[in-house]
This record gives sequence, C-alpha cells and structure tokens, in this order.
Amino acid sequence: MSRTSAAVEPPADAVRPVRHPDAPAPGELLGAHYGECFGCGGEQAHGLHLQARAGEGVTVTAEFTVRPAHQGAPGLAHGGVLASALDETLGSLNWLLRTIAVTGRLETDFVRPVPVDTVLYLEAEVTAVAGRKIYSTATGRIGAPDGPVAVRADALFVEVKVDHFIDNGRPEEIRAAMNDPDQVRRTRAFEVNP
Ligand SMILES: CCCCCCCCCCCC(=O)SCCNC(=O)CCNC(=O)[C@H](O)C(C)(C)COP(=O)(O)OP(=O)(O)OC[C@H]1O[C@@H](n2cnc3c(N)ncnc32)[C@H](O)[C@@H]1OP(=O)(O)O
Repeated sequence: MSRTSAAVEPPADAVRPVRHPDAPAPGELLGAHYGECFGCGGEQAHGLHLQARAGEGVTVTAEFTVRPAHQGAPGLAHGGVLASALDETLGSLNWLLRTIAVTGRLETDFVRPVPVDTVLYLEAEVTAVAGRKIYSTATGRIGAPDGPVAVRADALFVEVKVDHFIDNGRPEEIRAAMNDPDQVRRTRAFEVNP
C-alpha cells in the first residue's frame, strides 16, 4: 500500500511537464550524466551502472541487475540500493526537460523482496511541474516489464543553477566534469538551457 505524503503531491497551480524539443527520441539511451556517478557512471566501479532510455512524453525506462554486492539481508537487495536505483531513474527524467535538478524528497514503498540476480525493470514519469519543483513517480518490477511491482517511489526534484555544484562540490571533480571530452555529458552537467 502506498502512503504518499502531501510533500510529493503537486499543488493546485502545477502544470503538465513539457518534453524539450531536443530531448532524446523515444527508445534512445540517455547515457551517463557524469562518469563517476554512483547510479549511472560507467567509470564508477562500485556503481549501479543503470542505463536509462527515453520513452514517450516525459518518461524513461531503465534496467538494473541486483548483484551480490547489493545485498542487505542474505540473498536480497538492500533497500538503500533499491532507493538509489529509483532516485537515479527519476533523476534522469530531468534531461528530457533539459532542467538541472536535484532530489529534494524521495518517498519509497518496498512492496516485495528483490533477490540477487533479479533484473529490476524501472519506469518513471514526470507528472507535474510547479515553478522550480518537479514531481515524478517510478515503479520497479521484478523479472519483466510487466512483472510484479517490487518497489515504487514518488519524488520531488528541485531545479538548481549550475552554481549548486560549483559552490558545493569539490573543485577537482567540478574541473574534471567541466573538461569532460564527452560533449553530451558536459552539456547535461553544465550547459543546459531550459
Ligand atoms: C557535476 C555534475 C552535475 C550533474 C548534474 C545532474 C544532477 C543529477 C543529480 C542526481 C540526483 C541526486 O543524487 S541529487 C543529490 C541528493 N540531493 C541533494 O543533495 C539536494 C540537497 N538539498 C539542497 O541542496 C536544497 O535543499 C535544495 C536545492 C533541494 C532546495 O534548496 P533551495 O534551492 O534553497 O530551495 P528552497 O527554497 O528550499 O526550496 C524550493 C521549493 O522546493 C520545496 N522543497 C525543497 N526541499 C523539499 C523537501 N525535501 N520536501 C518538500 N519540499 C521541498 C520548498 O518548500 C520550496 O517550495 P516553494 O516554497 O517554492 O513552494
């Protein structure tokens, strides 16, 4: 059962999200926004290596394989790892809006245990936007895109300027990300225009 709080309910003046005209086409892989990202980075040895794919409208899908390193209870995925997979999937939606945003609130329901070696099929959608606040929802299903729901989440992302990272991050990583030879990743991190 979901017990979503008012904090992740869009207010009355919220509007429908608008897919950016230059958003990746439905079916296209989004790629990582940062090579060292725990959720999606290919250079992050300890990461989830989650790959999100654009869907129709402001939706994405992603697959995440639960590895032995992701255990909490013996043979079962750790709840925090599952929340991370949901967070990353939800965060990747903002690229379809061409908005830089960070997770303000993430409410997660853990519905079924998720065994090691399971492929979790994630889908996420932006439901509404109110000023800087972006409301979104996600589900993770076991074994197949129409498998049983194991986890779900509602989230509030808050739009930020690139200064958020420059002011709060470590200079060496910021410098490296700004000089990333991967132009798409650099654009996602630092040159996004609404
Ligand atoms: C280098 C690579 C780059 C990479 C670029 C790509 C980034 C990908 C990120 C991946 C996802 C992550 O891991 S993100 C990492 C985890 N998250 C974070 O570190 C965020 C930490 N929190 C913050 O920095 C801050 O609290 C913010 C930015 C979220 C909000 O601060 P702020 O900018 O001062 O704004 P503030 O006025 O407080 O809030 C704006 C509106 O949102 C609402 N609001 C804010 N937080 C909440 C909340 N938790 N629950 C309910 N509502 C909230 C406020 O009530 C307000 O509503 P109203 O009054 O307007 O109605």
